[in-house]
Amino acid sequence: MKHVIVITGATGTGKTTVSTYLKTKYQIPRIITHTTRPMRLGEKDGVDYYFESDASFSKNHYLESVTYAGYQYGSSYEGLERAFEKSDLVSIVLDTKGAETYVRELKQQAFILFLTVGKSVILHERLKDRGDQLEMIQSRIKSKEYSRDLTLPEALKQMATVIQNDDWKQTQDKLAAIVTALKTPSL
Ligand SMILES: Nc1nc2c(ncn2[C@@H]2O[C@H](COP(=O)(O)OP(=O)(O)O)[C@@H](O)[C@H]2O)c(=O)[nH]1
Ligand SMILES: Nc1ncnc2c1ncn2[C@@H]1O[C@H](COP(=O)(O)OP(=O)(O)O)[C@@H](O)[C@H]1O
Repeated sequence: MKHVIVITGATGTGKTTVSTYLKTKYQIPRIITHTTRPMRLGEKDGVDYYFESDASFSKNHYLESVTYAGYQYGSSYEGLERAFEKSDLVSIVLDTKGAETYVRELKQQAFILFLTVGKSVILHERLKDRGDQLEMIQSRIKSKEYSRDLTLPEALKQMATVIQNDDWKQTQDKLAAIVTALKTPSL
C-alpha cells in the first residue's frame, strides 16, 4: 500500500529537519506545498515550497489549504500524485488542521507523525538559531495556530505516533523503526 508520512507539530519542533532526513537517508520524497509566506534566507522556490502571490495561490487545486499565522498554505492533488510516481512512501509537512484533513481523505494511507519537545521555550531558541527574523518569531508565537499545534488534536490521538524531538540521535532511531515498519509489506 502507498503511504504518506504526515509530519505535523508546532513551528520549530523539527518537521522540516525530519522530512529532509527521510529524503537523504531513505530516499523518501517530500510533497512540496504552496505558500504565500515570504521566502526565508536559504529557501528556494520549488524546493522548500512553491512560493506564491495571493493571486497565483488561488489558481491551484488543493486537497486542503489553511491560513497559518496570517499566510496561506496548501497541498495539491498533483503534488501528491507526482510524489507517488517517484515512490510508494512519501512525506509531507502540514499543520495539525491539514493533518486531520489528510486522515479524512487518505484514511489508512496517512501515517501521522506528531513532533513535540519537552519544553516549548526550546522552540523560541531553535527559531532564533535557525535565523528567523525576530519580528516573524514574535508574530508566529502569538498566533493561535502555533498554540494549537503544541498539542496533539483529539481527532489524531488514536492513530498518531508521537516523537519528542529533544535528542536528534534518539529521533533518528525512532524514524528508522517507523520506516522499516512502513516498508514492510503487510500480509
Ligand atoms: N495544512 C497545511 N499546512 C502546511 C502546508 N504547508 C506547510 N504547512 C504548515 O504551515 C506551518 C507554517 O509553515 P512555515 O511557515 O514553513 O513554518 P515552520 O512551522 O517553521 O515550518 C507549519 O505547521 C507547516 O507544517 C500545507 O500545504 N497545508
Ligand atoms: N533534535 C533537535 N535538537 C536540536 N535542534 C534541532 C533538533 N531538530 C531540529 N532542530 C533545529 O531546530 C530548528 C527548527 O527545525 P525545523 O526542522 O526548521 O522545524 P519546523 O519545520 O518544525 O519549524 C532548525 O534550526 C533545526 O536544525
